[in-house]
Amino acid sequence: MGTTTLSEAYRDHPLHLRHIIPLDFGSTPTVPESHVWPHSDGFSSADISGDLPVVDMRDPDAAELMGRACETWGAFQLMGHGIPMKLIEEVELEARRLFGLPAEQKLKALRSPGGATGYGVARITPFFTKYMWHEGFTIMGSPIDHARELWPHGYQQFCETMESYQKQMKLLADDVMRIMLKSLNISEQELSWLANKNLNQYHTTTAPCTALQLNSYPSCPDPNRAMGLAPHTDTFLLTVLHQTAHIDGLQISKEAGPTGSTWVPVRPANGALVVNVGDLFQILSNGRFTSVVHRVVVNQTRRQRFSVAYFYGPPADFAVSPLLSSGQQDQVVVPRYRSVTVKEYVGIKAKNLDKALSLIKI
Ligand SMILES: C=C1C[C@]23C[C@H]1CC[C@H]2[C@@]12CCC[C@@](C)(C(=O)O1)[C@H]2[C@@H]3C(=O)O
Ligand SMILES: O=C(O)CCC(=O)C(=O)O
Ligand SMILES: [Fe+2]
Repeated sequence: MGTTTLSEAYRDHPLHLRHIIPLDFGSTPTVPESHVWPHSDGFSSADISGDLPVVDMRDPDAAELMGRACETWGAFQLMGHGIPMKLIEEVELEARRLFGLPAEQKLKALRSPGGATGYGVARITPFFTKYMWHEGFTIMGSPIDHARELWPHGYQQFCETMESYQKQMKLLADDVMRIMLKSLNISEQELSWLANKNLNQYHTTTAPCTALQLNSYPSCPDPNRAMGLAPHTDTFLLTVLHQTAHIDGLQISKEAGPTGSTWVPVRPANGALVVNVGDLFQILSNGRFTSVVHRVVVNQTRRQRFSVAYFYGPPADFAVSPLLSSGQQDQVVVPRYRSVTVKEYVGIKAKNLDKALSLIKI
């Protein structure tokens, strides 16, 4: 059994600096050609065709509701999650403080070409010809090294806040995961790293892959021509997302019959966190849950938007394969995906982006 960490999984897929360094948005009065997206992308006008389901974790029917939402939307708004509002606000405040630093200060914490953590543009950037109106900061575990580069003296508050948020997110993601498995009638025993909840947290071999991503979408002089975050699916099992109150931007793609798909806005709902199904859950559920395609359009308010995404997946060496529900045990169920380790899938995704899932289809 290996001892791969998520950072190591990304180390094998280095990026060019031009695909890491963000624009200095603060000193850019117009949208440069490099950041102008073709208008056919139609990002400023979203169709509204129903709202993303809201699920309260305390609801006795939570499993059924989550299951249905994950099948039809690949996402839902989560209420009753128990994360203190104060902690969420503190995280957003720290993100605001970070992205508010002068560009040259932020560059001190730049992600290295083979690195996974620190300041930089989204990892999906090389797959698009235009750049996004976005800057990010990726954290895996303790952010202390990069935080020190940003604030040689005042890094402590940032670190404490991010560590405490990650701890709470891990417990939450763990619980949501169990409820989602329950809705599929899959026994938790199938997933070894979930089984021994308290034993494994200090062993990297069995520790889940997690990451915290702070996103900033700076105020844009011409919101109709820029793209916040290009369409993508999240790689891991599930993502728990907080977005700045009152500022729209996130949209999810929804099948709309034979006419194709439509973009549905996911408005920030008071106290709710958005849960997205990721690629690995699509595999695990043998395609019953859909890894949701989503994007962020630049809002028209010209106010800077922030979001905080927590990515949760199995340990890097864990082999993910379609699981049978207890009711299917004596049926013939054809697996639609071959088995892949998390590390292997991260590599396939890094090279192929949206083609990754179809490449492991049987
Ligand atoms: C743990 C993760 C999850 C990552 C990669 C790595 C660190 C940063 C995450 C994001 C955040 C922004 C969108 C995304 C698509 C991206 O470009 O970087 C995400 C990606 C993924 O879900 O694949
Ligand atoms: O900013 C958002 O609302 C979405 C961010 C996102 O999709 C991501 O970090 O993967
Ligand atoms: Fe995402």
